[in-house]
Formats: sequence, structure tokens, C-alpha cells
Amino acid sequence: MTLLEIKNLKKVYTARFSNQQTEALAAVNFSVEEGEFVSIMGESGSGKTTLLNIISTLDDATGGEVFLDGQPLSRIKDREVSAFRRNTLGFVFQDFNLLDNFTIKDNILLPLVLSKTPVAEMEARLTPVVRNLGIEAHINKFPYEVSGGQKQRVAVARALITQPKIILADEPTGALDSKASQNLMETLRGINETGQTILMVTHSTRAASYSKRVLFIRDGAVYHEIYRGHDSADVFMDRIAQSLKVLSSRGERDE
Ligand SMILES: Nc1ncnc2c1ncn2[C@@H]1O[C@H](COP(=O)(O)OP(=O)(O)OP(=O)(O)O)[C@@H](O)[C@H]1O
Repeated sequence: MTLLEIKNLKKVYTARFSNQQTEALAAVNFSVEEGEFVSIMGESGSGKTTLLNIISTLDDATGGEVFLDGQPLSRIKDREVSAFRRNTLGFVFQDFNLLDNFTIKDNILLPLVLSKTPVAEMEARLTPVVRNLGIEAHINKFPYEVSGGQKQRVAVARALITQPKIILADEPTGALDSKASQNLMETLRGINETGQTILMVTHSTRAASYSKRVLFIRDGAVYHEIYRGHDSADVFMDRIAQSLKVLSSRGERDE
């Protein structure tokens, strides 16, 4: 079943003072099926963050539409948008976005507190999530008392706790060393294997190789896509690197 559908999405930024226009998204079209793990790659300035911001309802499109579960996001009323974002989407950012003055437990539970979830329900949801992510022993610590890799697991726990329809991850391994990145990507793959849909923007070929499909964006449009299929991680990584080479050489596709 199609979970996310992006139709002819267009975004033009107009500079505040000069009125100069930048076309960040020309016409983006793709869809994500329930249970997929999709990566988006592309050169700097190709429109990846813009795309993620519009899917996240943090920014408005200039044209086109994003449908989540068949519902057009542009029709969500302003007063309902925060609750929609909190209850339906899970976010993982490069720089973790944890609150330093909150314990790890309180960081993870924050979306549920904002949704006024009963305490017993919060506790019931917390236990399996922190156990699966291997951060059970740290929940009473503060973010500055744990490693970068553990912080990102906390961020993943916070994203999962609302049981979102989709997890949107923007460069989740960007601030991690290679060992922590690998651990995180194995975790995300495990989460995806339980049925969780994930859409991730990344510059890392290795990180992208954990997903099942990679979309390549160029000049504000989807230029190419490849599926992992039955490839090993190494073979898929080679194919991703090859596609990126073609993308940056501005040459013709070889598949
Ligand atoms: N608020 C803004 N106002 C004007 N132009 C913008 C704004 N945000 C982004 N742009 C422009 O839109 C284009 C796409 O930017 P975007 O940040 O989406 O790219 P990206 O693929 O995420 O890049 P990176 O990989 O460097 O993060 C770029 O030309 C950028 O300069």
C-alpha cells in the first residue's frame, strides 16, 4: 500500500529583499510504500532538505502535493499541524535535537507528554523501545552524559515512541564516527524490518546501502532510482557510488 505520495512538488524561494527567485524543487514525483526504507541522495543544493521540510509540514510547497495515507498535507488546518506532525511523523536529525536539561527518559517521552498521553501508557511504551535500542541503562542520565551514538539512539527512541506512520531522518549519521554510524544504520534496518517505514536523506554511500531503495535528486527532480534487491551491502554500495558518479558528472544514466 502506498503510504507517501509526492506529486509534481515544486518549491520556489523568493529572497526577502531582492525578490530574487531560486527554484529548489522543479517537479518531484515519487511514492513510498508502507514498510519501505528509502534513501534520498544528491549533491549539495539539489533540494533534499527542502523536500524533507515540505514532507515534514515545516515548509509549504509552491505547487504540487504531498499525500500521506491518501491525505493531502496542504489541507491540514494550521491549528492541527503540530499535533499531526507529532502523532504521525517521527524525526531524526543530524545533531540529535535533544533537550539538555531533560533526562533521556523525559526527552523520549516529550512527544507523548505534549499529546497528553496517560502516564501508564507512556511507561508501557517506553520499556520496549529503550530495550530494543539498548539504552535502557541510560534513561535517567542527561544527554551530555552519553556518547553521540547513544544520543542518536535516544533521538530514534523519541521518534518511535509515538508509533509514527513514517520516520523522516535527515543525515542521521552526519555527526557520528564510522562505528557509531554502522551501529545506528543496523538499528534503523532492524526497525524497518519490524515494518516501520523510513525515509532518510544522506550523503553517505554506506548509510544509504542499508536502505532498500535509493532515489537520486538532481536540479530539484528525481533523476534516478535503484533498488537493493538481493544485492549484498557491498555490491549495493558500489552501485550507489556508481550512480553518484554519473549524477555528478552530469552524464547519461548507465542503467
Ligand atoms: N530559505 C531559502 N531561501 C532561498 N533559497 C533557499 C532557501 N533554502 C534553500 N535554498 C536554495 O534552494 C536550493 C536547494 O536547497 P536545499 O537546502 O534543499 O539543498 P540540499 O540538497 O538539502 O543541500 P545540502 O546537501 O547542502 O544540505 C539551493 O539552491 C539553496 O540555495
